[in-house]
Amino acid sequence: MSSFLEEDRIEGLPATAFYIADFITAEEEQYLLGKIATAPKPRWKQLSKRRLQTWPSDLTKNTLLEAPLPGWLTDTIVSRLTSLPISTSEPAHIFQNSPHHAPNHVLINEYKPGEGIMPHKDGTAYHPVVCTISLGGSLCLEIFESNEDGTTELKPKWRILQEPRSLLITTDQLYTDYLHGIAETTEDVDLGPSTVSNWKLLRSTTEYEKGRYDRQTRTSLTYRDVIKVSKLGNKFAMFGKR
Ligand SMILES: O=C(O)CCC(=O)C(=O)O
Ligand SMILES: [Fe+2]
Repeated sequence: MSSFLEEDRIEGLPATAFYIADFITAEEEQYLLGKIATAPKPRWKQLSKRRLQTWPSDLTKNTLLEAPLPGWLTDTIVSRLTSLPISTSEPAHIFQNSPHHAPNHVLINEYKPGEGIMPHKDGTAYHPVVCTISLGGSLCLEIFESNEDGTTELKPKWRILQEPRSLLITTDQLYTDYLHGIAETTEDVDLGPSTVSNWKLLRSTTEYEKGRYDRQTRTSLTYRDVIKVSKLGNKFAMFGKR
């Protein structure tokens, strides 16, 4: 891993994205997949094109009910995230200016071949820093521009290929002004140095020599800092009951 995030910045994209191919080890990947697989069944929310787990819980009115993240999601990973300086001129880490100086929320999304997520923005509940760790399989995250009338361009402007065990960090205008999504396809095609923004930063391109690959099940861990956190004592105020 590089000593500074800046060395892993994805060029040619709006500000700002970083891609670290080998953020976790194969052992850590297997450990995390095992923990996700053995989570109690009601933890999963099944949507039509993916399923997800939310840790420590869903947000209510953009607010997180204060609770710690489980150790298996934070151990080594959060300290690794917060010990990476951005650059020599900016020695701060990526969560230094976030309200809690570390992620307090993790979304786990699982995509089988053919599944995906519609282009969207992540909204105002989170500090605009998103750290996504990929497990199991590769896929492309697509970045879309919005038109002046607020509609989204139909074709993605850029693609980021996320390999298993990689970390993708998106922030700044990429968070606030652009949309991201994952195509509902069983294969990603037309892959190469001119069509994949992070091609130079990939661990290996040999798998994509034919310019395509078949999707496998891919699980992502999305670490973010929820801005508003309420203590248990404020629960009634939060739910507007009394
Ligand atoms: O799975 C991913 O990499 C993207 C997930 C995502 O965009 C979201 O849950 O908001
Ligand atoms: Fe998102």
